[in-house]
Amino acid sequence: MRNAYHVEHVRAAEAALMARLPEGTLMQRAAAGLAATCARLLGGVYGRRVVLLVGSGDNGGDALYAGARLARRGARVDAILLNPERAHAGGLAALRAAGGRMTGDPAVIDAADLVVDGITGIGGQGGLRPGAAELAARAAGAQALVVAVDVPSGVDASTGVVEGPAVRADVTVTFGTYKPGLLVDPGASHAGVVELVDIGLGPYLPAEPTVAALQAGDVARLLPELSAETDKYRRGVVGVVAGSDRFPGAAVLTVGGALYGAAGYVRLAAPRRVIDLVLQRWPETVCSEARPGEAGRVQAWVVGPGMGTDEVARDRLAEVLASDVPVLVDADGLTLLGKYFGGRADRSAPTVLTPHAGECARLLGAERADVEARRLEHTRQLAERTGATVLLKGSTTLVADPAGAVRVNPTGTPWLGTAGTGDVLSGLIGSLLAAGLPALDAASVGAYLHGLAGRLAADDAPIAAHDVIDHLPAAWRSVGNDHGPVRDARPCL
Ligand SMILES: NC(=O)C1=CN([C@@H]2O[C@H](COP(=O)(O)OP(=O)(O)OC[C@H]3O[C@@H](n4cnc5c(N)ncnc54)[C@H](O)[C@@H]3O)[C@@H](O)[C@H]2O)[C@@H](O)CC1
Ligand SMILES: [K+]
Repeated sequence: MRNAYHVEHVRAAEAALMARLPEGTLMQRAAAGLAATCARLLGGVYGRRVVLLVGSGDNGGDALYAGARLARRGARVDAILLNPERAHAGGLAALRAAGGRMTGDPAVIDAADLVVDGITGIGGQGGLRPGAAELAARAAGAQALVVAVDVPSGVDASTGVVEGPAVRADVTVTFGTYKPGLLVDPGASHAGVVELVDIGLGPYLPAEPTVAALQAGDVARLLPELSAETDKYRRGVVGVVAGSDRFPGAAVLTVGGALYGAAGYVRLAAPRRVIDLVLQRWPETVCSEARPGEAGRVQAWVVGPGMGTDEVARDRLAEVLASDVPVLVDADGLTLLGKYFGGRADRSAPTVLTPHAGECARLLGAERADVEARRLEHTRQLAERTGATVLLKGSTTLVADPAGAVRVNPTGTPWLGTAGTGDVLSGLIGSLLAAGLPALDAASVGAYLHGLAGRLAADDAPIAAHDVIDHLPAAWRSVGNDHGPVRDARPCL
């Protein structure tokens, strides 16, 4: 698990650790890690040109001490101080002693091999002020690699919100722990590759992170355990209510995602024309024209993709919501939820909602652009308001549960932004719910596998939704299964 903490937790942990260490120890640890990354990126230090952008807080202090280390190894280091009277005194002295120079001339940026962004870190507030913004823009236009210290300046470390100009880094060297703003967009896309330098904060951070990102090993541990005795019934049945005469294809994609999830079989409740189309592609589907409540027992429902928003669809959603099993609501189901059910899911069993930014905005009565700018806040808000686990699709997919846990998905590719991929995701997550995964795990594991399948399918070229389905088995395989291989009870003779 990659854990990220809100700034208030980082500050509290730093204070507790600092109280036990000689003054300046943490900054030296940070600067050593930062300098080591810069040296590695430069492929050698002697004779390289390094420019430090130095704000007046400790973030600038880190940059100055790291610059001093590089200067001692023969780099030519120029520091541009945003506020010369308030720059970190110890860092300045160290840089001077190592032969570094202070300059007021931003033209040094144009000739630099590497720019170190030490303008603001976890103390930054809002978008960069004009002087800092000009330097960031100049760095972005230069050839130099840009390395952000702790957080790209202008990115809110706790939320990933970017209000106004901000640094775009190639690499961010962060200290002690990841910050949510490095994992959640739009901040994440300003951070580049994130490297964590351990400064010893671990024991002082709370057990529950503000935001967590699953890694392959976590997914492997969370996937359902199969044994030789496992049969289709024990693996669970996922019910799908999707498709309509107008949008039959949505059912094909949702069923496809569900078949490659973990459920033992997929039961589709849909109109005849939808069933015929689904059976052509997926003959293994168990289909019924009956209403969902009469279609047979399932362990989880997926409801919504392409089902329409008329009264027949509303009644189907009502039946599914009245069941006592986990339900995933997507697409048209979300529109119906807002229109007829007050946007709430008052159920005893878990509910998962999978909106994109526009659907999330509609359910919250907010603006779409605002949801995209403040993804973390709005995902949390929708989970609180609906009592459901909410997966907000888009760049850096987020999953929040009503109790406050949040996960951010580290896989995915912009190529997944194509029609029908959301239907595949719904089916996949529904299938994981049917196999018994708790809602937060089902949604975040589903997002991880879906994003990975998308990457494997795309390989830097456009894809269609069915390509994602085709690559789901490869995504599962690449994650592995922590419970060991599933062996046949009888030896092959
Ligand atoms: N506290 C600690 O134990 C450690 C802190 N470290 C560093 O210290 C940083 C935090 O230092 P600070 O608390 O001094 O805060 P920062 O240095 O992150 O930022 C505060 C400074 O930025 C200016 N500023 C704020 N918003 C701005 C904006 N929008 N545009 C331009 N300037 C703006 C403020 O006027 C202030 O001078 C961390 O991010 C990390 O880099 C590291 O040295 C590791 C140890
Ligand atoms: K910074």
